[in-house]
Amino acid sequence: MATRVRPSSKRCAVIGGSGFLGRHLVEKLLDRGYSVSVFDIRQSYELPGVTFHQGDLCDNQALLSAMKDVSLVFHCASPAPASDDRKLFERVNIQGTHTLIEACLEAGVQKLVLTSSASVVFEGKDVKNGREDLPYAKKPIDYYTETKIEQEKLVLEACDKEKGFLTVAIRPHGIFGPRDPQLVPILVDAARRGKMKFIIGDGTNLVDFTFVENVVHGHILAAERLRPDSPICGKSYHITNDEPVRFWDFMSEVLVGLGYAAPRYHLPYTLVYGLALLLWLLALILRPLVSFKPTFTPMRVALAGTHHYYSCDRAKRDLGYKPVVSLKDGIERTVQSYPHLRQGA
Ligand SMILES: NC(=O)C1=CN([C@@H]2O[C@H](COP(=O)(O)OP(=O)(O)OC[C@H]3O[C@@H](n4cnc5c(N)ncnc54)[C@H](O)[C@@H]3O)[C@@H](O)[C@H]2O)C=CC1
Ligand SMILES: CC(C)=CCC[C@@H](C)[C@H]1CC[C@H]2C3=C(CC[C@]12C)[C@@]1(C)CCC(=O)C[C@@H]1CC3
Repeated sequence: MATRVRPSSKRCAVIGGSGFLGRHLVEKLLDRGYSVSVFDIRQSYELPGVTFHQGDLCDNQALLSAMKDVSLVFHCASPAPASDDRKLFERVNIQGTHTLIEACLEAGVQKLVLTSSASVVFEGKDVKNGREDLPYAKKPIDYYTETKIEQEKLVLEACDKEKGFLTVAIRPHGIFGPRDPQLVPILVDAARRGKMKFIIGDGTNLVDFTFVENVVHGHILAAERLRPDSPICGKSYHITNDEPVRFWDFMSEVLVGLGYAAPRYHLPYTLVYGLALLLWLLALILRPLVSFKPTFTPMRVALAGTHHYYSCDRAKRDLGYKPVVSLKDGIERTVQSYPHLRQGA
C-alpha cells in the first residue's frame, strides 16, 4: 500500500524569494532550521539549504514542482509598484495568486502566509492609526493597490479548516532596509537629479516605515501561530515599526546619512498632486510615441503628503508581535548598507 509522506513542518516555500523581502525571509528561515524552496521568475543569489525553482506564478506545473513535500508557503511575489502596468498586475497578483492557491490545495500545503500591504485601505487621504477593520479602498490609487486588494481577498477567502488549508495575510507598510531596490535608490536618484529640495505640504504628516527584519519577524510569527484553533486564520495583520515618523524627517535622515542635503522648501500639496496627475495622464497618452517615467507619480505624492500610519495592536495581541529593530537602528543599518549610493561615490 502506498503511504503518503506527511510534508515536514520545517520545509517551506517562498514565492518571490529572490526579491528584497523574500530573500531576508529566506535567510531568517534558514537560521531557524527550515529548509527552503524559492520560487521566482528570476534567481538572484545562491545559498546552502535553498533550492531554486525558476518559473512564473501563473504556471501551475512549475509551482507544483517547487511545493513538493512543503507544508508552509509564503507568498511575497509581486511586480514592483513603479511598473504601473495594469495587465501585468492583474496577471501576477490576481491570476497568479489564484493559480498558487489551487497548486497549494493540490500539493497538500497546510499553511499559506500572504504578504499583503497596509495600502489596501489607502485612497490618498489621511489614515491615522488605521486598524485592520477599515474597509478596503473603494477608489484604489493605482493598479498595484487595486490588485493587492483582490489578492488579499482571494487568500483570506481560501482559508478552509475543513480542508486543512489555513491562510493569513500580513500587511506591512513602507518596508526599508539593506538591499531594498525601491525606497532608498529612488530617493537617491531623485536627490542626484536635484528633485529632493522640496517638502510636499507642511511636512508634519506621520507615516509608518518598517525595517525589513520586523516584517520578516511578523511573517514567521504568523506562520508558526497558524493552527486550526488559532484566532488568526483568515485574518489580516498590520506589521509596522510601531513608531510613526514624519515622512519628511525620515527622508531627510536617510538623505543626510548618505551625504545629501535635506529638503527645505515647501510646496502646496494640492499643486504638486495636480501636476503629478497631469504628468501621469500625459505619459499615458504619449506612451505609444515616447516613454517617460515621472519621479513624482500621484501615488508617491499622496504618500509623501498625507498621514498613513497603522495600529499593530491586533498583531501584538494575536501574534505576540513586537518590533525587533528600532527605527533609529534600522535607518542606521540601512544607510551603512548603501556605500555605493553615498554622495560622490
Ligand atoms: N516594499 C514595500 O514597501 C512593500 C512591499 N509589500 C509587498 O511585499 C512583497 C515583496 O515586495 P518586495 O520584496 O519589496 O519586492 P521585490 O520586487 O523585491 O520582490 C518581488 C519578487 O517577486 C518576483 N516576481 C514578480 N513577478 C513574478 C512572477 N510572475 N512569478 C514569480 N515571481 C515573480 C520578482 O522577481 C521579485 O523577486 C510584495 O508582495 C509587495 O506587494 C507590501 C508593503 C510594502
Ligand atoms: C516623494 C518621493 C519621490 C519619495 C521617494 C521615496 C518613495 C519612492 C517611497 C516613499 C514611500 C514609499 C512607499 C512605497 C514605495 C516607495 C515609496 C513611494 C510603497 C508604495 C511600496 C508598496 C506598498 O505596498 C506600499 C508602500 C508605501 C510607501
